[in-house]
Amino acid sequence: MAGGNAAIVAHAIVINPNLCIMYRGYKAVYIELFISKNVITERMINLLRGIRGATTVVKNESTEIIERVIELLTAIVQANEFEVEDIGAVIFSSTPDINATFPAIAARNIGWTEVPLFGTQEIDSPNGIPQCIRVLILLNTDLPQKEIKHIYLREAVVLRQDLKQESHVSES
Ligand SMILES: O=C(O)C(=O)C[C@]1(C(=O)O)C=C[C@@H](O)C=C1
Repeated sequence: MAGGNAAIVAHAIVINPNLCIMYRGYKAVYIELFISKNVITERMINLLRGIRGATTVVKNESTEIIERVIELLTAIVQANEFEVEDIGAVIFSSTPDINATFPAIAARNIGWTEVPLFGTQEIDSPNGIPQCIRVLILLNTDLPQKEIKHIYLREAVVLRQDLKQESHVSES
């Protein structure tokens, strides 16, 4: 390895003689070192973060579920300002009293067609709130964890009152 790269290596995890990952703050840089060909390439890799959100519906009806999920996803995107291309995957859960449709359909309706989507049923806890749809967006981002804005709308605002809320949509 050339002497000029000594400072880089000091902050790097060396995977093998031709590959290391360097951290600059929250950003990771994937570095390939093709020493024999005298080529060094860098490619930025962002860290994976999770963005949480939740909302509720009044009725177990497909139209309302889709509308509420679109409202939630739109609010999350606005608050966190990311591109669809940076989404790794999205996981939805619905409480057992909501089965009229799949929340994933709402994500596709707003153009998240290439994003891996998954839906599951939330634990039927006696302490939970009814008719609730939760989301976890796995996002490649250079934002530190504390700057991620989690969004809870409608009756779901009660779920994480310890978090700062960006917005509150009242039940209508
Ligand atoms: O954040 C929520 O949606 C919650 O209901 C809170 C909480 C938690 O205790 O962290 C509880 C249950 C859910 O599966 C996810 C998270």
